[in-house]
Amino acid sequence: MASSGKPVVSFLGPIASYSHQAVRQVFPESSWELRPAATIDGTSIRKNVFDQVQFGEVKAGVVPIENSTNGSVVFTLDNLADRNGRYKDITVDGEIFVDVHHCLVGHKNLSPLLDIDDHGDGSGTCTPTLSDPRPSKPKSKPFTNLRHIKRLYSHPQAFGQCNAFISTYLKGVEIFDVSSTSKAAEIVSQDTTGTWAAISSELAANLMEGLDMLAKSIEDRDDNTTRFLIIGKNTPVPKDWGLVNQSVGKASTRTLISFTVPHTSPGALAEVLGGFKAYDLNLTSINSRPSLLAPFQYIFFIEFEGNKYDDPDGRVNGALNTIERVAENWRLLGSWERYR
Ligand SMILES: O=C(O)C(=O)C[C@]1(C(=O)O)C=C[C@@H](O)C=C1
Repeated sequence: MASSGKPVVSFLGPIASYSHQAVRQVFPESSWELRPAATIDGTSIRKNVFDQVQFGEVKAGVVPIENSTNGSVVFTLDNLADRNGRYKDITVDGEIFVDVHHCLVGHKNLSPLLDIDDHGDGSGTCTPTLSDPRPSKPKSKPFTNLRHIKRLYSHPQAFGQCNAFISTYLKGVEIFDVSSTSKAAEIVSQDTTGTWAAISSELAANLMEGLDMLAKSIEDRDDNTTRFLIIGKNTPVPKDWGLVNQSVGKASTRTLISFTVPHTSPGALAEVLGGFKAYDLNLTSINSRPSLLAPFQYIFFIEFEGNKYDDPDGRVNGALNTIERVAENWRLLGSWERYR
């Protein structure tokens, strides 16, 4: 509880990160305090959203889980995997979707020697790399010449969502991973060389003093979307008011579990999956992270349609009983309503 008396929800800061935008979509500031945290990973004790929720400093937290272009957010999966039992009380209580449109921000090139029409490499073609042998063409062009840019700051997820733009217009620029896109904008706003740029939201770009907009909509795909999880301790969360007010999407439900299977028992993983088929439950995602107990052993995550606590025909509990029988360890991370 904050001094304001309102419950606190924390998110990856500084303000104007996409996580902040996710929080604002669902948690009204009239009844919640929205508090930025430094990281979502385990490197910064008590400044991380998971720690703050587990140790009761905040009532809820919002963390990115996956992006439609670049896939899973491994920091969040690693915290949900909870290898050391640090986050034993944390549950997933809801989800939020945010349309992600990135900007390139920095300082305009003031050198008169450079041709204003020459955007970056001048050819408008992207360089094939090992990780992206057939890069797609970028959707947008920079507003100005980018030849002066020497450093590019952002969150690693954002780099992975802007491959075509980076490989076309920012070839050879040194990449710096930082804790969030808004942190990147903050760092670049303090640059005195004029040669640094950041990938961030438009909100962050407008909020930080002295930044020029160098390009907009630089993400590879128009439908670039990040899904966030609301974490708590079975915390009742506000509904996704934006969507509910527009009467979009009837509520459906999701459940997320994590589990390990005995490594030496052939067919154990198939048997867990078979439980979902037997009870006619639709799986919506499967992920894994190394268990770190032995090389190439994994903690699995399965998300599926259905709610453990609202299960009139017993299908969800039937499948969970199969897991109870077959898995070595398992954990119900949460069941929640979704509006989409
Ligand atoms: O850096 C931010 O602004 C965040 O909120 C983190 C994050 C992520 O980890 O996926 C969220 C949305 C975007 O996909 C890029 C970065």
